[in-house]
Amino acid sequence: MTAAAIKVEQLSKHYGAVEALAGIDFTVPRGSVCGLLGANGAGKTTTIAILLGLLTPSSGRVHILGEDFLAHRYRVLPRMNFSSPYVDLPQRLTIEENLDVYARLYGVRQRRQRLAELFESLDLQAFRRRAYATLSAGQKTRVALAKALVNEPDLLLLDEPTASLDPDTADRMRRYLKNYQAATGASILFASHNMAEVERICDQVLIMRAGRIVDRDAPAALIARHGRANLEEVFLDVVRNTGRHARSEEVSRHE
Ligand SMILES: Nc1ncnc2c1ncn2[C@@H]1O[C@H](COP(=O)(O)OP(=O)(O)OP(=O)(O)O)[C@@H](O)[C@H]1O
Repeated sequence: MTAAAIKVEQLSKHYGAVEALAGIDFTVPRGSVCGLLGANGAGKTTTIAILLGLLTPSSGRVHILGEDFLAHRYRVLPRMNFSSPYVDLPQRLTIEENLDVYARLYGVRQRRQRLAELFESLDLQAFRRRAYATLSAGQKTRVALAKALVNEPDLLLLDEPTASLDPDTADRMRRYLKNYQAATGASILFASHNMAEVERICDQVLIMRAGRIVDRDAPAALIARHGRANLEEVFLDVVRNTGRHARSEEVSRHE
């Protein structure tokens, strides 16, 4: 049996007195797209930072692509990549130089060809010789996505990948990601506040509240179970703990 892309068990993280993650469990099957939702401060960025090895959890187990990630992260990091609005690229380098540096770091073969593909598909041709610092927020987001795809990762972790994009560009980036996932069989976990986007491209959704996963399912199943018209309404019910299924799954599970 193929190991899951991500398997997290009893993961907790405290920042001093703040309990950011209270022992969460979840699995992202290989070849699937999983959305991580939650109000501000729910624990999404903390979860992604742990899955990237940027933060050490207080306790718990993490397996990524079949490896014990907390013990052997360097075995899988080359097969992963990410984009996050909290991580900037070197400002003075051009887009081409930036992507070339990352391609070398990941040991990408045929770098020129890979970069040319990314410039073309993410519509970055016009900016390739511009310094990163001179780009608009949305243009930087596209470069961050190109950087995240440079090594053709098996697992992609995306924190708000379309937050600063106009609707047309966001739609094109979503299509690109979905096509990439379908063509390569990669797995994607992404945090987003854009419910329509999550509804459209995710196979599974995890909804967090105050460091816990309080509901999870396929978007259509969540919408049906909550008797709502769309995921945004489900989200509001779940984070406010209102609506038809007000009790969280954590509560029900312990009864
Ligand atoms: N370095 C830190 N020191 C102390 N508390 C922190 C730190 N980083 C995060 N927290 C707290 O941990 C909790 C989870 O934060 P996290 O950034 O993971 O939330 P999030 O779901 O990504 O929120 P957002 O949607 O606002 O990005 C919050 O209560 C936050 O205030």
